[in-house]
Formats: sequence, C-alpha cells, structure tokens
Amino acid sequence: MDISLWRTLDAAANRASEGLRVLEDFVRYGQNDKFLTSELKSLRHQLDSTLQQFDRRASIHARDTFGDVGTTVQGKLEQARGNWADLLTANFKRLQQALRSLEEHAKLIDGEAAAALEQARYRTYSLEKMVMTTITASTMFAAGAVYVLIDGCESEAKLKALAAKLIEAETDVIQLRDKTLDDRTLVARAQLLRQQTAGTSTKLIINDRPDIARIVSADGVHVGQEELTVAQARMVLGPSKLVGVSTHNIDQARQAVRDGADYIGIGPTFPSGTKSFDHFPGLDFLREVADEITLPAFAIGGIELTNVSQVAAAGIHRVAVSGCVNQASDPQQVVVTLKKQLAI
Ligand SMILES: Cc1ncc(COP(=O)(O)OP(=O)(O)O)c(N)n1
Ligand SMILES: Cc1ncsc1CCOP(=O)(O)O
Ligand SMILES: [Mg+2]
Repeated sequence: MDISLWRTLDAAANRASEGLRVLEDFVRYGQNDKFLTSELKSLRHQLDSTLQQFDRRASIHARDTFGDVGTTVQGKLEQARGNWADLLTANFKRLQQALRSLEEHAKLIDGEAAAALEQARYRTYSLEKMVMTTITASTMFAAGAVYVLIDGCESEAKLKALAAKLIEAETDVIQLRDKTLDDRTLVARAQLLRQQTAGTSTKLIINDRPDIARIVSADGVHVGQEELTVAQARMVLGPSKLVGVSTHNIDQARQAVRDGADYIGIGPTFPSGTKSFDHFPGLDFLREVADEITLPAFAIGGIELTNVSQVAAAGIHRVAVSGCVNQASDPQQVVVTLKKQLAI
C-alpha cells in the first residue's frame, strides 16, 4: 500500500489523540468533572481499539516529521486562544477534523474501521455539547445560587410584592410553578414576573410549560422526568433559552448532562410541605452528584435554614426552595441567609 496513506493515517491518529487528551485534561484537572472525564476516556479507549486495527509499524515507518511541509505553516491564531471556550472549541474541531480524515482514508483499506471512526466522530459532537453546556452553565449559576419556586399568588398585587422582595434579595432564579391557574391567568402572572425580572440579575423560569415560557420570553423552562424532553423543550423555546430537568437518581442526572440540560434539580432531599413523595433519594443522591457532576445542580425538597448546612456538607452549593421562602415573614432575609450558608 502507498506509504503516503500510512503517513496520513499516522498524522491524523496523532492529531485525534492529542485533541482528545487536551479535552480530557481540561474536564479532569480544570473542572474536576468525573462524569465528563469518564465519557471522554471511554471515547479515547474506543478510538484506541479502532486504531489498533491499523498496522502501527507501517504508520511509524511512514512518519516523516522533518519532511512535513505543514509544520512550519502556522495559522495566525494557532498559538493564542482567547479563553477556555475558544480552547475547547479549537480542540473539539481538531478532533473532529482528524476523525473525518481518518475515516475517509480508512475507507481505502478497511470499511469496518471507517464505520467505527464515523461513530467516534458522532460521539464527539454530543461530547462537545455536554462539555460546552456544562462550562457555560457553571459560570451562569455560581456556587451559593438560590432558586425560589413560587405560585401565581391570590392576586397580581401579591405576586408583585413577593417578586419585588425576591429580586431585591438577588434571588438567582424565580420559577413560576402553578398547577391550578387557568392558562390565561398563568400567562398574565408570568408576564408580570417577566416585566419585574427584566434587567435584573434574577432569571425567570416557567415550570412544565415551554409554550408559556416562550409567550412571555422567560429565560427558560423546567421539565420533569415524565414531561417534554430537553430536546423537545428546546424545539419550542429555541437554542438560547435555559432548560432544567428534575432528576431523582444518578442515572437520570447523567442522562440530563448527555441531553444537554442547562442545570438539574436533584431530590427530593427531605420531606416537603409543598409536594408529597414516597421516595427520598436524600443526601446520598446529593453526594453522588457532587462527586461526579459539575453541571449546576440545585438540591430541592424540604430545604430550610435549619438543614441547608447538611446540603452544603454533602457538597451541593445550590438550592431550590419554596416553603421556607414563601411562608417566611421576611422572604428576603431567608434568601440572603441561604446564600451565605451555601457560599464557598
Ligand atoms: C428546580 C426544580 N427541580 C425540580 C422540580 C420538580 O419538577 P417535576 O418533577 O416536574 O415536578 P413539578 O414541579 O412539576 O411538580 C422543579 N419544579 N424545579
Ligand atoms: C416541586 C418539588 N419537587 C421536588 S420537591 C418540590 C417542592 C419544593 O418545595 P419545598 O422547598 O417547600 O419543599
Ligand atoms: Mg413538572
């Protein structure tokens, strides 16, 4: 076989492995994200076993680094990356291009290996989505973030007064969660919240209803395990809005990361006065998430000033609460105190 083909395969394989290592090092050492590290590692192993099918000896002998006309041709930006996102994007692109080159050249010698390389390339597209979403969302919801679920209240005036206090306390997210109001009233209450939160640091999320989130231009929607999927919610809301997902075990949490959710709700942690449950994944689940996932995770269910320290001790520094804020005589004070307890 033509030595130039082996030379190309060797160069493309090296490029793919190097790009993959940069990405793995970033999520491992830079992010401490065990789950993303294991996803990238599993792709690396898949790639290694495909590449082992090629004749490594032939590749090595075909290598001619000093004779490579490309080593001295440097793009303007090759030595400089503006930020982490640029660095990650550049390395995902390097990986994808190398895999495409490997795939096309492998077609000349081994159809099965070419098909495996195509599958590996598809995996990189999903991984890119998972890594980039995690990085963006982690900067959006800092440690200490407090997320408050409120209903539509008895009247617009009451809702307005409550929302004003929450915004004043720099609540990170207000979720409108109301299962009883008719749609038109719900839209009107959501619109009110949109007007109040616009231009503030408080995001507005609508529970269950991407349609209403879209109508009022909310910042996003929260969906449960039996509701629309992340992809379906995005079809309604568009790519730039936030989609959060409820998770009750580690597999669901991992799946939410794979699906490209912007954050997860994790719980129920403790018995809740707002919603009843017969199963509590509790603090053990929080610890599992803290151990391996860096996508923002909000512990939910029965969290109050008296037990929030247990949440923080489990390694989770973001909470979603309802009763402890809504029933407080001073909701602002509760939000501020929660934030202090969660800050690291
Ligand atoms: C932040 C957050 N986490 C979890 C939930 C619960 O959502 P879901 O399981 O769909 O239950 P309902 O809230 O719809 O009864 C949430 N709303 N927000
Ligand atoms: C909607 C929901 N999902 C899990 S717990 C919960 C209610 C959270 O409210 P509270 O903080 O009052 O327990
Ligand atoms: Mg729901």
